[in-house]
Amino acid sequence: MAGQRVNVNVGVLGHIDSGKTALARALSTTASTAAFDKQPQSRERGITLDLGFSCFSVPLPARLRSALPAPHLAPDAGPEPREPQLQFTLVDCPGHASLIRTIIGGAQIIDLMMLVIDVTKGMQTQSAECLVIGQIACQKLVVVLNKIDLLAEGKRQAAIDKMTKKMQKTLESTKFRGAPIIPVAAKPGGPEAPETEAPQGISELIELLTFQISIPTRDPSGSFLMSVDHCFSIKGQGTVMTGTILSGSISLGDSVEIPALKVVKKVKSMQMFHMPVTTAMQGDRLGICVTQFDPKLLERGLVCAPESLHIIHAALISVEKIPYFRGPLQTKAKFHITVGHETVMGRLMFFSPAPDSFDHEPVLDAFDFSREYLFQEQYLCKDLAPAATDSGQTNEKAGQAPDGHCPRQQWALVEFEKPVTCPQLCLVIGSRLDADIHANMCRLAFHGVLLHGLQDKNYAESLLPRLRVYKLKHKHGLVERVIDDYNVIGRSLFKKETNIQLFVGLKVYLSTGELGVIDSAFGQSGKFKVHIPGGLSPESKKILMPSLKKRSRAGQGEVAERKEGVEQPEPAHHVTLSLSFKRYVFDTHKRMVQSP
Ligand SMILES: Nc1nc2c(ncn2[C@@H]2O[C@H](COP(=O)(O)OP(=O)(O)OP(=O)(O)O)[C@@H](O)[C@H]2O)c(=O)[nH]1
Ligand SMILES: [Mg+2]
Repeated sequence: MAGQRVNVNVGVLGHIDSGKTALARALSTTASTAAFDKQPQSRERGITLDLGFSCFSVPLPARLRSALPAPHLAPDAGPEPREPQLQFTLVDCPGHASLIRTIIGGAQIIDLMMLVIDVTKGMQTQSAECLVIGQIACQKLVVVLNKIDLLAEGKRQAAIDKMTKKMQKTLESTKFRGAPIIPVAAKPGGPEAPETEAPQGISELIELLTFQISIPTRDPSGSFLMSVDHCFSIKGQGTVMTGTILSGSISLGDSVEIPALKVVKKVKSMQMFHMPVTTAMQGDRLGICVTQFDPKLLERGLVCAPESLHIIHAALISVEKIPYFRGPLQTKAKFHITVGHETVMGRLMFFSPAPDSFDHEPVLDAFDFSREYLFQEQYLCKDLAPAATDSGQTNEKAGQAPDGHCPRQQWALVEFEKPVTCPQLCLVIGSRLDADIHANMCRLAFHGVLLHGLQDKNYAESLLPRLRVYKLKHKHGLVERVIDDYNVIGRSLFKKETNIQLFVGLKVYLSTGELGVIDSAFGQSGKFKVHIPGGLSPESKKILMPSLKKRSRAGQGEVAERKEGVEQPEPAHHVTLSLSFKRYVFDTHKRMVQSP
């Protein structure tokens, strides 16, 4: 196995200025082309503006060697054959709140997340957001308490212990409960300190990372897809695109497509950290060289196997609310939607399973068009923000699940303001990036999986009618009088101007139990005739007849009755009519459908 190595990607995430870049620098031996704030703007502002990549290697631990199937090992074309290596590619993410799109992109290509915390500050707003992103996109976490040199020497250990306990408590309610927490000083003395000042705790951190990492399942099958983060030209060679392979594999001579530009190019040469390679696969960090391609056309984006990605205008996604997000997720609301590696505005429509399938097992790899779904004004959840529950009666409208029972899966239709290019089943994150970044609140609202992309621009006509999302409508009226044993006149169910003709043939239930069918309009004031195929029961007639007599005896009609409330018939004497039907949201004919 001499001369082979395996790559893992480790993200460096955290609040601005926590020392992520300093940590990546301290950890790295080999800097890749885009590490350490190389951009001139980045240097000027002293903040990281883009993902930075760098790497370091350690001998591959024995426990990983045995677990490693042969295809995971990329040949090492270095001059001297060495022990098999474990290569850590560090993905240094920006910390500034405005760059969260980039952070989300970075989080999706990593196998482990290092959350860098400034030990003198503790959890800050973006540390919390990174923790949320980590829970959605990453499997493993290591918390790094940085800048321990700033703690007074005599109290250093006590302060580290205190912050460690605090962080343990924070992690308690996350999927990273019990994750390791380690103190370091990536750049002791801060920016002015001489380069000779040695970082502290770095070898312990490398040891911890090596112990913590497990080799993620890499799958060379599937379509080739790579997230490109930098593109530049090399004189006499061509254009190099560097990035991380998200799925599939690639070999020299293969064709790749840049879907955003609809260009196909042949792979002329490939490199992994300055070493030429002939093949690479999922998880690898790679530079691909192609010819006759202007690097200015692509700064960041996806490269894929020809014709494997599609442009979509809308999508059906599975949705899960992020509990830290305050406020409801409302139908018709707009969110920033990160789909795969792109972020665009999108408008949402939420829907749940039909009530009888609330307990169905969630399905996260397909959307079932054969099922019926219930429209929701907003995402249903148990933990409702108080503002939304002022009125108990409008619970369902306000997003509270009926009797607190939540479906196990909910969905949304997202309509993008601009088409996006993405693979099937990619991660979707919805956020409110326009929220005040100083407001100390979580801007990430929900996450999910893209289950079905709508490629047709005219999806509203071509595809949506297949989406059987319905609203359940209920209307209530009263029996006004009996015509005969099989027919009654109803009122107060429709407005005067309603076209009752549309409702003819629909079933209504009398509160006395009989089934009726709307037969025709009656007069001009929204009254209607109801036919009762089974006839009125004797009890119903008893209820209906005296109350009607009483009414006609009043002589002066309803006006008189209303004035003298006491004389109104007992509510028990009212026989109500109830009409329920489904209306499918995307049915162009607006049909009203009743269950048989
Ligand atoms: N005293 C001290 N200062 C540090 C340490 N690590 C980083 N710094 C300083 O903290 C500041 C921020 O460091 P960076 O590494 O740029 O922080 P960052 O998290 O990458 O910042 P962004 O990428 O802009 O979010 C710089 O002035 C560093 O010199 C440390 O261990 N001790
Ligand atoms: Mg930085």
